[in-house]
Amino acid sequence: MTDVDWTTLREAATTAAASAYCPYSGLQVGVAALVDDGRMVTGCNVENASYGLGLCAECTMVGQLRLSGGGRLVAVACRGGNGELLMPCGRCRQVLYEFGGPECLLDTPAGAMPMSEVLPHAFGPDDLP
Ligand SMILES: O=c1ccn([C@H]2C[C@H](O)[C@@H](CO)O2)c(=O)[nH]1
Repeated sequence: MTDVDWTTLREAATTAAASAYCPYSGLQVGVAALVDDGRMVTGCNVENASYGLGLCAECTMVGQLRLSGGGRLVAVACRGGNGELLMPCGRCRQVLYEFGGPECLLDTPAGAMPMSEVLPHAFGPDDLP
């Protein structure tokens, strides 16, 4: 596994945010992740007139992860349309945990943090029978 190129991930997240469909909130969100095979996947938020059906950027990103070959998330950066750092919402932390596990790194205001710290004592696949 290569080192994480955070600059590239952050720029890709900001670029992805430009594709957001967010006429209701006005908040463009983009996310980019390094996959364990070295490729990068991205996502953006896609809202809906039925507000509760809106998709977060992290959700469309994991769709791309699966569609482009699967694998595990190694490092994730989330950015707004102006390049500002955004933290994933609680639901999306769970979504990231599913595909990256406790060791996946997230870009936070305090630097790169593992999901085990961003979502402590998480419920996960190992809790199922
Ligand atoms: O982790 C998050 C949090 C929010 N949003 C989106 C959902 C909605 O479109 C907009 C405002 O909440 O931001 C994301 O994409 N990811």
